[in-house]
Amino acid sequence: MSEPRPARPRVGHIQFLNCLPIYWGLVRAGTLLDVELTKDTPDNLNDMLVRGDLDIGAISLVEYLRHADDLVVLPDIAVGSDGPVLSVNLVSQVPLAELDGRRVALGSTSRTSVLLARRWLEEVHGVRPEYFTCPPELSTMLLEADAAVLIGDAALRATYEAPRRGLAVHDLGQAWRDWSGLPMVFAVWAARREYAEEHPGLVKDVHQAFVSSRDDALAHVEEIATAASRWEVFDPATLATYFRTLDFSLGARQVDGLREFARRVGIPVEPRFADV
Ligand SMILES: C=C(O[C@@H]1C=C(C(=O)O)C=C[C@H]1O)C(=O)O
Repeated sequence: MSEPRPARPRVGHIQFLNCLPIYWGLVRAGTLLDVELTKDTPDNLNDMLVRGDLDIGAISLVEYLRHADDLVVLPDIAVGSDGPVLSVNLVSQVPLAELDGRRVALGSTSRTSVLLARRWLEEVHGVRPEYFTCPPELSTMLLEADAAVLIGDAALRATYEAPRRGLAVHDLGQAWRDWSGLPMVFAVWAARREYAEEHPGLVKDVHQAFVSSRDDALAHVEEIATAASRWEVFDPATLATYFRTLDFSLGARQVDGLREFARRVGIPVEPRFADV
């Protein structure tokens, strides 16, 4: 028998197409064997990381900001956009100026985008709708609301299908860029602070795995898009465009965008980064 081994890091992965390129890279590198991966929607992953049921994972930006004392951000990698994102939308049956006092449905898987939508409607369009949270299913949402906020695969579908149904699709990545002049960071990767202090080497390894995986995936977008189109409703060209539209970087401009979002939503946190 050998020495007792350290437990594998418990890592959260967003189970949307937006993070498929990163998953593909992890599979290809064989790195998945070194982590205990939990795939789920952002709302569930947020709660698990905050509760300490995960050590490292993707987290909605606003949930990171709310729990910044307990977390450290992994540098260089994020889920964002510098302009349109295609998969974070406000879909409306009426002109936005008419939404005052009307019902707007917020998809339950999102924390950052639903807050962005609320601020944008209030401050740019001068309307204060009545909000309610519900499962992210567009047709059901619009039975009870005049507009809906969606993220992930449901939002990507809406980008292509909703205009055919006479609905207006407002891309919230573009909305943020027009409003702030900056890229939007929807989610970051973070580690629990105590875990990063106790296991700096493991955090460094996981970070390296994600960054290499992202880089590898971006060099093979067509291949990933073709493979994914076999089981997704989107064709390879649509998926390739989507993967290239997303901004997986976290450079100086993205961090400026992150800080500006934090300021505008009233949680002006200065991000603390993991030492990797
Ligand atoms: C770009 C996206 O960003 C997402 C938006 C999130 C949020 O609004 O809380 C969380 C994680 C990301 O998946 C997307 O969902 O497509």
